[in-house]
Amino acid sequence: MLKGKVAVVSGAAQGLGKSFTHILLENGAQVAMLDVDEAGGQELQVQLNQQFGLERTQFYKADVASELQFTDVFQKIVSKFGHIDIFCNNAGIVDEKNWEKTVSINLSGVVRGTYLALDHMKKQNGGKGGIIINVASLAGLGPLPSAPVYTATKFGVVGFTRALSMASQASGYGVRINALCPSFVRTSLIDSFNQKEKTGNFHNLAAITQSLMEKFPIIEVEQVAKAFLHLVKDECVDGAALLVKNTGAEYVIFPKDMETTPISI
Ligand SMILES: NC(=O)C1=CN([C@@H]2O[C@H](COP(=O)(O)OP(=O)(O)OC[C@H]3O[C@@H](n4cnc5c(N)ncnc54)[C@H](O)[C@@H]3O)[C@@H](O)[C@H]2O)C=CC1
Ligand SMILES: CCCCCC(=O)/C=C/[C@H]1[C@H](O)CC(=O)[C@@H]1CCCCCCC(=O)O
Repeated sequence: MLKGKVAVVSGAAQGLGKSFTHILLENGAQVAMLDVDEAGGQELQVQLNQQFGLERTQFYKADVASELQFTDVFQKIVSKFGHIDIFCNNAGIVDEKNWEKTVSINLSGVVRGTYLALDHMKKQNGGKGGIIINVASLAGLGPLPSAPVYTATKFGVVGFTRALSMASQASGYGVRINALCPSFVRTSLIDSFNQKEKTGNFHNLAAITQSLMEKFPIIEVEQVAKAFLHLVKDECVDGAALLVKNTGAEYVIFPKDMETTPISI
């Protein structure tokens, strides 16, 4: 049970963020939902208040790409709930045309959110410790050819999470940091892979993406939410990447030594 725990989920108005919010509420936590979609977020808050009771959920409008907005909303959340135990950097987009926006949201937004949460949670600052979960992707473990920038941001999230987890352990912060790496999930995001305005130069590769979706069949948000909950609850897991596919969830074993082929120079 997560009774007494306070969670923050970015990109919570729909898709995976909505399902993470739901499973956290079902397990007793209070959840601050953050999203740029004000109408969707407000509507979801009304619905969740009816289902779980008032004061369990609060929606905040903020763009994770904006230092000002994210910091401001973070302070508001701490003022309302008193503390934060669980922080999920979930907001993300696919936009290969406007690739700088993709980097700002998918990678800079994750770094920003993680540092805000870490500063608040770490024991050195009087915090109680906690857990940060960064939503990466299977595309953070292997390249998705139709979305090179999306792939880069997700590799970045996995690398950032692993390095920061080691830094947190070495510094005694008491904060666990893990990455969640789902394969294709049935949300509106995967429609982006078919849209020319999102895939830009790589629209011609839509058929490759389609065949990859056959190789990695689309899974449902509820399955990813169960894996998410596992990461929240398992206090032994730190610095991990949890892959979620149609066949189940598995921790990635990263090689200790890189495999290389020598060349003569
Ligand atoms: N759907 C999929 O196949 C997979 C998704 N993911 C990742 O999961 C995360 C969630 O994606 P989905 O739920 O599928 O997408 P979605 O498009 O259904 O939901 C994303 C949510 O993030 C919000 N958002 C977008 N930009 C934002 C910003 N700048 N600030 C705050 N909120 C913002 C949107 O308004 C939306 O509510 C993303 O990081 C995505 O890369 C990872 C693997 C697979
Ligand atoms: C140790 C397990 C690593 C598994 C990595 C893997 O299987 C990667 C596969 C990619 C392959 O290189 C070609 C692909 O397209 C795979 C990535 C598929 C990305 C799904 C992205 C879903 C999303 O974020 O929307």
